[in-house]
Amino acid sequence: MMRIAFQGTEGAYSEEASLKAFPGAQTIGLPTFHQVFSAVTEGEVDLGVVPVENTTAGIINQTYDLLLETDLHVVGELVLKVDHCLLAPPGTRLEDVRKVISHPQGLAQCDGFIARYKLEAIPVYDTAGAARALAENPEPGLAAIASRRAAERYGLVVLAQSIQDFIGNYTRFFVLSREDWPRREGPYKTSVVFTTRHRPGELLAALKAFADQGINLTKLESRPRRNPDRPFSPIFYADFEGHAEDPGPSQALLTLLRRASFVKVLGSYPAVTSWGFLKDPED
Ligand SMILES: O=C(O)C(=O)C[C@]1(C(=O)O)C=C[C@@H](O)C=C1
Repeated sequence: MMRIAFQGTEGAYSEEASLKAFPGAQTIGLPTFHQVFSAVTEGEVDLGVVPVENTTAGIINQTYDLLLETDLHVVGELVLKVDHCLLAPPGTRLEDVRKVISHPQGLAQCDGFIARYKLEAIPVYDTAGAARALAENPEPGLAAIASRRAAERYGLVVLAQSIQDFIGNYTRFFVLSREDWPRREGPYKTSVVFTTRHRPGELLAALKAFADQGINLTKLESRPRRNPDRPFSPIFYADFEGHAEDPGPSQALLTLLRRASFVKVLGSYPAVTSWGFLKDPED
């Protein structure tokens, strides 16, 4: 049986994404992203599933930083529609709620709702963990933001549903593996990390390497590099359409390698081509 590690507690969105992509897998919730990355690295599990970005709240910084520090391969991407609910112990009324606990991403994705109801937002380490903690230690006026699945698992009621700021709230996840996977049929995407020299036009030249090959970039993210000698020098994360071994991408990567001061291919993986993929059946 395939073993998949995710960050969080049973009922987390990361677990839901894992099970939709790998039905029947054994999912193992771990408290931190560090532990997920090291469980895959040490061979304690076959795969890790970690969130990378969300359409409402943006990137998950820690995932990006760990991708740089470890040698795992990105072998897949998953997209899950994240539909947040306000959960509370049975008998609670919406107007009684004063404080809300959830994962920082869950809180960020429901910022408008939290402001409208003047709730105090308290971050905890995952959405389902918030639901479980609330069920175990109910407190008057306290609610959690998590999925309907988490409500069912921990015996809470749904006071409000689809409370995220945007209905089109999707989270994208990476599937991490120790070994690269053989290539399959269909369109691919590739994720790379690179840094450029500190000279005018270097980022432009790096991006031109892709443009010259007619390659479509689907993402460009900049993070501060953890370099004590050059604080705030950026490191770039790019995704593009195609497999790193295709003629166009391999030529672009070669050009990038010649110009950039550092290049790392995180992986090539089958692209999720429709945002409907992994949607809830009732949508
Ligand atoms: O807390 C969870 O349920 C998670 O799976 C984590 C996480 C995240 O880190 O982005 C995953 C999906 C949602 O965007 C909210 C939270």
